[in-house]
Amino acid sequence: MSQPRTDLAPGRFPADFTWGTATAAYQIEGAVREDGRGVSIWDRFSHTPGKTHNGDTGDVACDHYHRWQGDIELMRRLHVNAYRFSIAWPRILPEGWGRVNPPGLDFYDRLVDGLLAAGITPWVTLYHWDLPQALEDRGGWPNPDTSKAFAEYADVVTRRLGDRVKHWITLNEPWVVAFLGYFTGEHAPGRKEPESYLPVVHNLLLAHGLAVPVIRENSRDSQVGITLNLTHAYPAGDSAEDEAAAKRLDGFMNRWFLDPLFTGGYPRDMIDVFGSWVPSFDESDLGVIGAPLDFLGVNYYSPSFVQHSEGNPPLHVEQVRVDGEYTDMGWLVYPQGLYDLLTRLHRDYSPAAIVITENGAAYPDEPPVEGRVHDPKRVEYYASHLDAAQRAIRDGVPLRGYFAWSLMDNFEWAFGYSKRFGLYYVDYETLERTIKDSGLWYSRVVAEGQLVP
Ligand SMILES: OC[C@@H]1[C@@H](O)[C@H](O)[C@@H](O)c2[nH]c(CCc3ccccc3)c[n+]21
Repeated sequence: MSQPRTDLAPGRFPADFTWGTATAAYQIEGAVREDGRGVSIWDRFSHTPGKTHNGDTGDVACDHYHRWQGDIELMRRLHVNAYRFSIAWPRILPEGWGRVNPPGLDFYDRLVDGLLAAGITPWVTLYHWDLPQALEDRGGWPNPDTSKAFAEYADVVTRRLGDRVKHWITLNEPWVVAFLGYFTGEHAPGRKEPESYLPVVHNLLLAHGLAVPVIRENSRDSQVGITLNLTHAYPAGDSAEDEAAAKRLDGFMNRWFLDPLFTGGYPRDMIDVFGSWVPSFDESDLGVIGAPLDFLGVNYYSPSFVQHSEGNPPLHVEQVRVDGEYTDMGWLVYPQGLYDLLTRLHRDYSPAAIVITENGAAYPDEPPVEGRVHDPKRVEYYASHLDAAQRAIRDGVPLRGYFAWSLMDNFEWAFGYSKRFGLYYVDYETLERTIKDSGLWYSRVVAEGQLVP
């Protein structure tokens, strides 16, 4: 059981803390038709008129595919000791399964060696939303065959990289993949099939569980985890009704994933709320899904304040906009939500370790002037959330690392290039990267292992 770290002075982090930045393949790589890469659902979706802001696509993005060596230099300037990135499944298996594309594996092989040579530990996300279109054409995540295809993909990648990559994240945010991809249709593949939502969640969790033993077999002594977007739910008022609404939102966003992963089954109260939507499945699936993990990856940006609603079945929950600062995404800045989330996870699920795999903020940054980008609100966002994380460590949460989202401005999914999250500013005309004040500040925090003014 993790012990309180009262030895840590305020603002100081453990000496062995993992400090990183994070990105994802489709958001930064570009080169979408290079070296045998297959089509992904995000290629198809972003090229579909009306789906993304301004019709933006990831065709070029930050051209990281050709600029990866310079981008490693950007990381070195930040003094980070880790870098979280995702592998594009369509580069490895252009049809999603079967035929392997060697140049795709070679790219990540070079990237991993470059990171290691720079003293930066690679943390690899196997799936960050870019499903091969060929698998979507065969049903996509509603089809349980996709779960098996994911395990095969994990086998190909970890056989090649498993000797040097020792930190693996199977999936990034199954809730987003399922709810935005198959319920609301805001994300690829853009399907609006409410009845597909829970089967997709189940098949994603099954894909995760099938991949864990494969990764452990091919990458000995590695740390394996999953990344969830967890939304701490607060009742907007102090009525029993609002308390119950917050519990239902917590069940929908958080416990529907945490329970099968850490406690052996889906939450009973939510099975009753979801009713006939809950898919039938073999009980043996739960044993696969519940494969022990070395860490839980947490993406935190903002909490939710909710009240009871007579409408919005079956959750009967309504989000409430509270006073406060909001980012360019319209997300409330609320660092206490990170502290409350971390302490709750430690109390209710006691994962072996927790890693913040994403935290950051979008603000409408101005282009560089004399080589500088002043982003004081982003500095304040990071400072206040790192303070919350440090308080959680002091109070005994086994928080082992933190990855700032993101290394550089990039393709922000349906928002295209209109939202900037980077520690580096990207000029999309020239693709020049310029460090922002937040990047300069973060590099000092990492170098000193503590918060700095
Ligand atoms: O929106 C910023 C980042 C994305 O760029 C990452 O790819 C993705 O992992 C990620 N997740 C979240 C929080 C969950 C969320 C995602 C998309 C839309 C709404 C909420 C924020 N972000």
